[in-house]
Amino acid sequence: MTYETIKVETRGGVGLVTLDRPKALNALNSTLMAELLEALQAFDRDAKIGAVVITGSAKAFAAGADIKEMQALDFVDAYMRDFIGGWNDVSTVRKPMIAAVAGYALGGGCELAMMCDFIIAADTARFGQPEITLGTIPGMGGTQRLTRAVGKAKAMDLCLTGRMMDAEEAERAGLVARIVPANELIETAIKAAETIAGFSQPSVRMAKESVDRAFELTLAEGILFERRLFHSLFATEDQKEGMTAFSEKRKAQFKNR
Ligand SMILES: CC(C)(O)CC(=O)SCCNC(=O)CCNC(=O)[C@H](O)C(C)(C)COP(=O)(O)OP(=O)(O)OC[C@H]1O[C@@H](n2cnc3c(N)ncnc32)[C@H](O)[C@@H]1OP(=O)(O)O
Repeated sequence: MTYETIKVETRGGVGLVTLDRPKALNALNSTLMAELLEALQAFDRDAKIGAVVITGSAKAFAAGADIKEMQALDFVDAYMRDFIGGWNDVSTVRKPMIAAVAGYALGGGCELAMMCDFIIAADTARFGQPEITLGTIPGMGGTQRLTRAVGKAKAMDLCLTGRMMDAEEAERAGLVARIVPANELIETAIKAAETIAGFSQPSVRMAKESVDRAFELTLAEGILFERRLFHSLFATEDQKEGMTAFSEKRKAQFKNR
């Protein structure tokens, strides 16, 4: 499959999507988002793929939604066709997704990175929600996911002033899982994805589902949800294999069963 605005590759059990609209700093337009969703959903269906990495260029992961595509939109049109509503489907991908971010991750770019399960940032990364400077607000989950990631004070600061934060500030704030030198970004993200892809896939899925529930449920409900998933994994062959391999001091051979 060839795409106009993204590049799609596989590296062993890892799916790699590279956003590729360099002239517009990977601004997210409807073509790019449709292609990205198609590629992610294909990886989600592919049993050989255990995890996915989304990345951009050295200059920009993505500089936001395409302002030129949006500027003439009116309210009725945006509302009636639920403009960008479908873009949230990125967050419904069941396999783990890592955002490998170098350069600008602004507006929708920051929001796309936050739809992934975690972010590995190059030391060149800059995050922000500058929509306020355009006379609007984040529309792809920025006010919600950013607030959950970094807390109210910093989310308000970023959304109300439109300022950018660098990779170190983003890591300190809890938005970013790790920072690496820019020239090691892709390999580090792929290595992390390979590690995930090498584990038992039912337990990987359940770990992701359980962490995600922490944002939706009360603590008591979340702990019960986690424990029930934990109980269910005793029904898998991979749990027997994992614990037997530990006792026998060898590497587990998971079959995803
Ligand atoms: C999803 C929602 C609902 O939350 C909404 C949004 O995401 S709104 C968009 C939020 N993003 C921004 O406001 C960032 C806009 N871009 C910039 O501020 C700057 O481009 C920069 C600081 C990221 C980089 O600046 P610089 O190095 O000076 O490069 P430029 O010359 O500005 O840009 C190069 C080229 O890319 C085009 N570009 C950049 N960002 C966008 C964008 N978001 N949409 C459309 N096009 C974008 C820019 O116009 C330049 O192209 P040309 O005009 O030279 O053809």
